[in-house]
Amino acid sequence: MPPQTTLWQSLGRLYPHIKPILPRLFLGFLCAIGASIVALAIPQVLRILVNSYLQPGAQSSALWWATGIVALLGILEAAFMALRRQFAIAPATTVETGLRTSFYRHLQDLSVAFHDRWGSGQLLSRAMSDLNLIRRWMAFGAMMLIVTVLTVVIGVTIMFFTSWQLALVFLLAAVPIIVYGFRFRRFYGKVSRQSQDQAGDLATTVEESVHGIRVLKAFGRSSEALDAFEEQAQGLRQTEVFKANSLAKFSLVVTLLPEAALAVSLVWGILLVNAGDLSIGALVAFFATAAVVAGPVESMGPLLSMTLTAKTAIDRHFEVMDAKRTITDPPQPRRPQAVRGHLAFKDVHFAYPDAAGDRPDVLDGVTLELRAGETMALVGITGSGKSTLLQLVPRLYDVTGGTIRIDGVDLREYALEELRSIVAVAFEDTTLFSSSVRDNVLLGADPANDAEAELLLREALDVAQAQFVYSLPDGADTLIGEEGLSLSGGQRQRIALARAIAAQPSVLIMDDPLSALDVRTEELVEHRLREVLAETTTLVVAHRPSTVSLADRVALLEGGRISAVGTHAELLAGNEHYRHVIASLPATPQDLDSELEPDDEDEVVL
Ligand SMILES: Nc1ncnc2c1ncn2[C@@H]1O[C@H](COP(=O)(O)OP(=O)(O)OP(=O)(O)O)[C@@H](O)[C@H]1O
Repeated sequence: MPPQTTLWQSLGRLYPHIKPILPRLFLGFLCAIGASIVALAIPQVLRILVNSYLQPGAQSSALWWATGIVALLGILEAAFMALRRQFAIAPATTVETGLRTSFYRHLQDLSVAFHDRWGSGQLLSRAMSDLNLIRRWMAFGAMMLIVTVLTVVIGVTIMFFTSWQLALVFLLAAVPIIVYGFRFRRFYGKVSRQSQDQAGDLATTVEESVHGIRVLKAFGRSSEALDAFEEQAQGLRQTEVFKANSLAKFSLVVTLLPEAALAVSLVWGILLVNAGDLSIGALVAFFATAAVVAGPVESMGPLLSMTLTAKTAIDRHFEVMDAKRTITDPPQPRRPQAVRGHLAFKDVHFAYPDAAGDRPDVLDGVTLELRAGETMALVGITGSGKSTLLQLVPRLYDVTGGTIRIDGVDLREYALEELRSIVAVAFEDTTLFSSSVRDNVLLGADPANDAEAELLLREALDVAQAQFVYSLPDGADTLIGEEGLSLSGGQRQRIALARAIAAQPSVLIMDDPLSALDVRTEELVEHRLREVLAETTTLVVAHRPSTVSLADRVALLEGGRISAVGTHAELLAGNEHYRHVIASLPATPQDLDSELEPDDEDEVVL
């Protein structure tokens, strides 16, 4: 349940961001108020015109003067309005871009545990549509709401001075509007929150189904997905219709009551003129002013709703911005001179933040030591916590107990950037970015110049047996689609592996990164890896015997602990559970490539 805030508290949170552009917004506001004052001045010119020109013996030149002044005032009003846009729009977009950038930066800084909890669509809608709403409110809504209120106040004051009796009728009509306005504000805020949250959920659904389009199609579940989407979309539609109806009702009251007041004051005004208590010019000016005030009064409903929607957008934005970074740099990071890569887990405990309190820790006292340069395979039944253990090394999650050290230094004592340059990771589930192969491979590398970058790229692709890259239309510069969808599973894995190698880590963590390769390619990769990364400590989750046999030693994860460590042969001979795990591993690889990738790698389809 998000924290409840008042309108002023929410708007106040935006103040530090608006502060730098306040002078320009103020100039915009002055222009807007100038336009309103000019609009309100036109009826006064009309009053003078009616009272002086429409009198017997009046000079015709007065007509031309008055017409000229009205035309000039009209031009001035238009100029003020154009200037208002000029002053407000550019700075508001600057604030929007600033907010969006800091939002994105914060998302990068937040831990994986945060991202586990939040739907991507909710974050997407906050980053895009909510900030868009805030910008429109800053550049237009906020300013126009103040100008509207001021225009109404000034207009009604002028109407008071023109005829206090007629103005009183208007004020009486305002009382129910104000009462209704307060009720509307509370109610509309809730509906607006509901619709923005529903829009976020809908975005998550679209994102997930686009992402999982192959699964949906393969299982013939597209129409079910469509039905579920339609239901969600209908839910949003109903909320939007409900929202629009309540705004329409509010606008009806806000428009109707002043119109009724106008009708009453028209009759009364004529009676006053007949009685000689009011001049005809004053009556004309009164109604012309009322016509000018009518516009702002009518726009109050939409402006108020815009403000309430912006409040919701601000709340939603700061809900994410207020999420604390749980994995942070230490106050005084350790800067090791040379990293050897000795990796030690000592009594490591870990439980996911959303795990039930009575559930035992996923990792319940893991103790394991990897000598510098050693390759260790991690084996365990499915769900035993192998991936979880791996994710603790680059601090994607922090241990909940115990320590992990590299070269005797607790991971939490390294600066995060330093740690992640020491440790590189290749996951089974490979994410590639919409960019060139080169950029994807060199993502974690830090080459001194172009020549070194080229060398790193070549070597990494070579070790990962990803020479197919050179047969792509633009070689390493070929743009690969979102998540590399246009490549086969095995090709994506090899690029992801090349990325981990190009980072030249001291500690390489691999979560079954070769699962989609055939045995021959896996052997080639392992062989080359041993050559190139002889100095690198490697911890690899193994899901098949071929990977296990290539490791120096194997660690068995059982019941949240390392129950045995030894060579493959030792464990096979002396450990019952190990034999059981190995027997349950597939003897033959998944070999995605043999199905998806042509033998002749020149035939890659992009
Ligand atoms: N993000 C998460 N939030 C909560 N629980 C999780 C999360 N990821 C994994 N788990 C749970 O932690 C346990 C260990 O999962 P993990 O993925 O580490 O196992 P694994 O040994 O790598 O499995 P596999 O061999 O199938 O890949 C499982 O019970 C799983 O349900």
